[in-house]
Amino acid sequence: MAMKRVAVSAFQALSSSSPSSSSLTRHLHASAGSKKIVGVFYKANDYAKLNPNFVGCAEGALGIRDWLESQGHQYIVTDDKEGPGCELEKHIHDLEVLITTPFHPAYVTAERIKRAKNLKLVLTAGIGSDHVDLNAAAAAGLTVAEVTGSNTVSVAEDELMRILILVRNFIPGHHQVINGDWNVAGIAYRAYDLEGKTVGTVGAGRIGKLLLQRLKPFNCNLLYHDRLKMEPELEKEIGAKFEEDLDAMLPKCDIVVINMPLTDKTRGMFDKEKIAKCKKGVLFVNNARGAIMDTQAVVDACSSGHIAGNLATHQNSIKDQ
Ligand SMILES: NC(=O)C1=CN([C@@H]2O[C@H](COP(=O)(O)OP(=O)(O)OC[C@H]3O[C@@H](n4cnc5c(N)ncnc54)[C@H](O)[C@@H]3O)[C@@H](O)[C@H]2O)C=CC1
Repeated sequence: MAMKRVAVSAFQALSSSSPSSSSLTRHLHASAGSKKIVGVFYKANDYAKLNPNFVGCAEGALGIRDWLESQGHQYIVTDDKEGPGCELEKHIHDLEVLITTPFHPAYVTAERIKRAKNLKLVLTAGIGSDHVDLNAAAAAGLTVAEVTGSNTVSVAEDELMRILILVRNFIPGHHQVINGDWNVAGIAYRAYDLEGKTVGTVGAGRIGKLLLQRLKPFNCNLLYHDRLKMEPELEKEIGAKFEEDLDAMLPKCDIVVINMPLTDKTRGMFDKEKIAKCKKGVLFVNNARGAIMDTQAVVDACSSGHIAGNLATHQNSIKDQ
């Protein structure tokens, strides 16, 4: 339900913004009355029936259909978003608002923006707008918005879980149990305690900070690299040390966690050279976007053992990974 609340409030805030707020923006109030809103979400099929609060799918439609329709808007929801004959394409010429998620993104390319003459707002029901050509959107005066903070706790918890899974060498042990094997040495030779390990997050915004807070009781050495240094009191409370120079932080880390957005600057940032600066046997957790890491460089480093473990979120479609 948190997602439903944030989506509604984000839409309300944006749709009531003053037409004079920016001369560049294609204003939501430029035409009176009903707006055509298209939502693109993945299909959940039978899973949609299992939980009425599971609204982030096409069937749940973010739980905002009744509210939008009561306000006089037209709300079309589909999962069909690729190819010239897809459902999304049928509405590109006259949609005014497009809502989508990073898990099943409707790609908003320069070419689509050109054809979407009425489009004013591209809303991500989640965090990260790398599925939008931001330069083209800015040039067209579109508002691109995301629901900041909507799932930060989920991601921080997930990252903590992945760190423990890698450090404790959990997955091979799990497979042994499933296969009915019992080979303690095969797991123990590289299962460690998190205590005393050095964990560095690349990006310490909302998610990065929550992760650092959750790691504190594990008595790790906590480092962070970001464009911005935290306020001294917060840094002290979290117990993390700022590393201005990423290349200086990487060789100190047993575990590197990626918590920054995918942008032109960060795409492919972890290439062969960057990974080579890490300790041999480093563990990587990347819950941000797969494309921040150079896939081939990761594969090579995993094969050589330079990276001992890599758990990445593949939330975008294959095209982004
Ligand atoms: N796996 C998942 O389900 C989710 C993944 N995400 C990803 O996590 C990212 C971070 O989310 P939040 O923490 O909420 O965002 P945020 O905006 O609060 O924090 C991002 C941080 O990255 C820093 N940063 C940006 N570019 C940088 C650079 N080149 N070098 C160093 N630091 C840089 C910023 O200064 C900021 O502190 C999102 O952009 C999204 O891609 C977010 C939510 C869910």
